[in-house]
Amino acid sequence: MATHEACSAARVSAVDRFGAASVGVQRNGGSTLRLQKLKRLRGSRKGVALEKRRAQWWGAMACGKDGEQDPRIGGIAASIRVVPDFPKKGIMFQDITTLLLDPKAFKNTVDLFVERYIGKDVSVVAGIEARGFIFGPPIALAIGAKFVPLRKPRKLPGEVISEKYVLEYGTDCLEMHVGAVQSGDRALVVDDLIATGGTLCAAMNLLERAGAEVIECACVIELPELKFMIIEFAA
Ligand SMILES: O=P(O)(O)OC[C@H]1O[C@H](OP(=O)(O)OP(=O)(O)O)[C@H](O)[C@@H]1O
Ligand SMILES: Nc1ncnc2[nH]cnc12
Repeated sequence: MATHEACSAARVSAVDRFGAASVGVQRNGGSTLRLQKLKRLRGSRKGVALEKRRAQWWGAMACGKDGEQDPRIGGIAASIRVVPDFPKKGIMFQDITTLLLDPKAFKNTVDLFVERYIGKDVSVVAGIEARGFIFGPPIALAIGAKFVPLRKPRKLPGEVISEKYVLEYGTDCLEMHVGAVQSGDRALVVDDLIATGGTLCAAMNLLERAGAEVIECACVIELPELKFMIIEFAA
């Protein structure tokens, strides 16, 4: 199992290696669903100023040719409840259970991802426990990919590989069954939310260690105010 330090370095290198993308509701006071691409970080990981690293990230609105935002986005954003001070003081918890109570918003969310990934030769959708297990399977079924659960420690019965990572409110670890993913698999990582990006990077590391190529990471919600945290780990 990776140490905390090794894990931080590994996840930075994972972001370094490819442009992870999320389609998400941006939760910085606005409610735009956007396509966010975490651009390849160029140059040395050490000694690069925080602002320079931040400038290397870019976001593109999930919009049509005419620049219009997808009309489904507002409804999806409105269906997500924000709970202050959960699970501890200072955290604005993005609660997707209210999205799940709204069949139209839930379907629109899945459809947006399916429209993006259908025909892209994705062979595996890897869902992150717990909320990636809600959005991942319907996307996998619709695009004809296998679904692989990335689970919290000691939940999987078979032989596993593990990656530790740092959270907004603690540390955690993801595990994947050995053999679930093969060399040559083209993987999409699915979760509900990206905050620091630590969870996604741990997922990417697991998949890449198993020989898969991670095509993109798809999340419903983006917390841009926390993005800098991963850059701090990178410095
Ligand atoms: O970008 P990050 O800072 O890594 O945070 C994002 C992760 O945090 C949440 O899960 P959480 O760890 O709370 O687990 P849960 O879904 O099992 O409650 C969320 O569902 C993401 O998986
Ligand atoms: N603010 C937040 N809301 C919901 N899930 C989270 N995971 C990490 N930060 C979160």
